[in-house]
This record gives sequence, C-alpha cells and structure tokens, in this order.
Amino acid sequence: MINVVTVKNLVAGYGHRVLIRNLSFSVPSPSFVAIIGHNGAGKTTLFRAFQGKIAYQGEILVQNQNLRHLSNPSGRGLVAYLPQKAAVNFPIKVHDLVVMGLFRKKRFFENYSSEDYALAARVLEQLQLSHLLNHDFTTLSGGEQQLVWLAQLMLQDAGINLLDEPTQQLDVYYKNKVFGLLQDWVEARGKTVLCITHDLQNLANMRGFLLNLSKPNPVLEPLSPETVQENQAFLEAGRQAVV
Ligand SMILES: Nc1ncnc2c1ncn2[C@@H]1O[C@H](COP(=O)(O)OP(=O)(O)OP(=O)(O)O)[C@@H](O)[C@H]1O
Repeated sequence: MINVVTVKNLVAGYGHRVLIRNLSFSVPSPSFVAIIGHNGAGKTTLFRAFQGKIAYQGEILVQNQNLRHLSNPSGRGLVAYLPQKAAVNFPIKVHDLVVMGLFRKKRFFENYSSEDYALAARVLEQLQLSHLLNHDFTTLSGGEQQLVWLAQLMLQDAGINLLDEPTQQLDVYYKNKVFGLLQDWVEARGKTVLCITHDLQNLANMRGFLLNLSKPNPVLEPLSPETVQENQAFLEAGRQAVV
C-alpha cells in the first residue's frame, strides 16, 4: 500500500531544544489531518522539517518517497505549503497573485494565459472572493489576504498541502466555509491536507484525523465530537512540563 504521508521516529528542534521527540504516524489515504497543540508545541517546526528547513532525525515519506532525498518537491506538485504569515510589500492585483499558483506549469518568464486567469477566477469564485479580483492585494484586510493565499495554494494543485493556521484571521462565517472547502477538496479531489489550527470547535464535525503535538506520545486520532472534546479538555488543562 502507498501511504500518502509517513513520519518515522522524527526528532526535531533547535539546538539543544528538542520539540518533536520520536514522532511516528502514517496517513494511509488522502485525508484531512488537523495538527493541534499549545503555542510553542512544535507544530510549525514539524512543517519546517517537511520543507527541509531544519535538520531532523528520522524519516518523512511522501507517497513512499523519502523527502530528504527528493529535489524540489513543490516544483513536482508533491507538497505545497501555506505559511502562517506571508507579506507582500508591492502593489499587485489579487488575480495576478493567485494565478502564480500555476507556476509549475510555466517556464521561466512565460506569461500566464487567459485560460490561466480563468482558472484563478474560478478558485476565487469558490471562495466568494470574485469582487476582489482586481483589487490591490496590499489594501485587503488580514482575513481577505489569508483567503487569497489559500486560493493561490488551491490552484497549485499539489497532492499534499501543509496549511499553517489558514483560518487564524477569519470571521466565523469564513472559518466554517474554509473548513468545508478543505473537506471537499480532500474528498472530491483526493488531496491530503495537514492543517495546523487552534479552531477546535470547527473540527468536531470534520472527517479525518487529529494529531495533538502537546500530548506526550502524539498519535493520529480519528476526528469525532468526542475526540475533539477530549483534546480540547486536554489543552485547557494546561501544558505538561518538558523534562
Ligand atoms: N529558529 C528558531 N530557533 C530557536 N527556537 C525557535 C526557532 N523557531 C521557533 N523556535 C521555538 O520553538 C518553539 C516551537 O515553535 P513552533 O513555531 O513550532 O510552535 P507552534 O506549535 O507552531 O506554536 P504556535 O501555536 O504559537 O504557532 C517555540 O518556543 C519557538 O520559540
């Protein structure tokens, strides 16, 4: 069987500070996986390991291929990453930013076609952002900017998507909408989404798994109202001392 994502005996951190201690889990089929835990538990650090941005021990396999030995996994459409905060400090129209999600299909300096822009417009429509298409990205609210980045990531069409708090700045309406869209994306398009989030109340009715990095031995737990409630209570009870 080809596992979509397998993490084996992962150890990662910064210098002498080990944040991820011997983490192993396996996602056997395209799934939604919520990654939860207290601030500083190592959630973003886990994604940094996936991107090869920090040294780690152990193995990370995507579709049974060792990420450590894969060159340019994002260029190959294997893994896409949506960071917690991405800044743009020059004027750019929303649709020009979103269309860049198609970079894999373009050669260097090749222009985006009207078909490319039509694809970008369709993703923006799914996110109910069509009215912002011609707006300057830098003038949008924080939540609107977050949705535009999500549109760009969806256009990348990668198999495995690492999303770092994609709903952090969204209002309650959009939080629900984005989690619903991610669920559709997994189930209708066969995408795998690893999603760091503090929005536990949105997870209770999702299908997939959660991974609580604050637990002493984190494992994939199937999402259900009961597991979400148990993990919420666990996190509310406070942090465990790190020995
Ligand atoms: N480059 C770095 N060098 C040293 N320590 C770092 C570095 N980056 C992050 N840390 C520390 O590692 C810890 C874990 O950071 P990480 O960003 O993985 O947490 P997180 O679980 O994503 O938290 P949050 O929910 O607040 O986003 C934090 O205490 C942070 O200060």
